[in-house]
Amino acid sequence: MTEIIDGNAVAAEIRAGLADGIATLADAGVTPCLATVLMSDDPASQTYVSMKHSDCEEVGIEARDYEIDPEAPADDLYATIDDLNADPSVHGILVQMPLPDHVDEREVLRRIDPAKDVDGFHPENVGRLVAGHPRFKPCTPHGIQKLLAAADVETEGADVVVVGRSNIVGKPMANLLIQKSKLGNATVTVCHSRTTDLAAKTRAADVVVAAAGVPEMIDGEMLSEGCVVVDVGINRVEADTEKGYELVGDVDFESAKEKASAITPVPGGVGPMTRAMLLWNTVKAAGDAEAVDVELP
Ligand SMILES: Nc1nc2c(c(=O)[nH]1)N[C@@H](CN(C=O)c1ccc(C(=O)N[C@@H](CCC(=O)O)C(=O)O)cc1)CN2
Repeated sequence: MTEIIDGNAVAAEIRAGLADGIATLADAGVTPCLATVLMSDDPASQTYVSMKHSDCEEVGIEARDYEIDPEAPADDLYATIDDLNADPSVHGILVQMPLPDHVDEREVLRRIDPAKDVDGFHPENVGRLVAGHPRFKPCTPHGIQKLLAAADVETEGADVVVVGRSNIVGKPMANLLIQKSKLGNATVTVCHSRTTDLAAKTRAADVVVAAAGVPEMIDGEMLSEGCVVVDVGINRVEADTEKGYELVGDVDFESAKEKASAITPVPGGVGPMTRAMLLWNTVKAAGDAEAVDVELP
């Protein structure tokens, strides 16, 4: 029987587990505060930001919403980041990706105060992660580690294939999985668009993390019997539904389910965990900034 790993349930546990830390902060007179900055009219990005605000409200994190016209000069975004960096009541800053083409993403990430960089994308935080002493783990790969742990998937000694080399998922995922830690100690292969014979690599894996951004590119034929499949893709494909689209992952769920011992669905798998770990990082950022020792789940 294939286990369907329920990301909504694990994310709800993480949110509940943050209550103690948030109460400790409240005792010290601190309300954790996350500022989100959206410079896009992409409906998916708008949905994600609005879900992040609802999550914050649920757990008692203050969320501030900054929206910048996608046609505005990049300087408008930089000025907003500078203001948020300087505001001591803001503990976490999240600039929703992707950004418009005329904005230099690297400059944006460099500009965010690394102590408020709850995405973990600032070069200083990337360096700390690679060196094995992360401050903020990027939300999606951190969420995947928590999902695997919740499903009792042992990464120690496992052969993991990560398909995709993005800065948001693929690279930090590989780095976290090779670390000497309870949720690491794996042997990792990172595959990408220039990988030869991808199917041979995925078939040799105990765990496949699909994060290529290509709808249903991994199917059952590419997997070995009993492997674990983590589907990071959240692709909107046109469909005859009320919304005009449906969400599909990077994995062909039906055929993959026939082979896998455990698999994450889309929606309801990795996505909710990305949001839960953003809350986690925000509570950590508030604790660090206010010198309050918070317990994290
Ligand atoms: N600054 C950042 N930008 C982006 C990140 C990120 O971690 N930081 N990751 C992705 C998108 N992302 C977060 O922003 C994200 C994607 C999906 C979900 C989610 O909850 N998905 C739901 C379905 C939602 C829907 O109905 O469309 C699910 O999978 O169940 C949360 C966050 C790119 N940008």
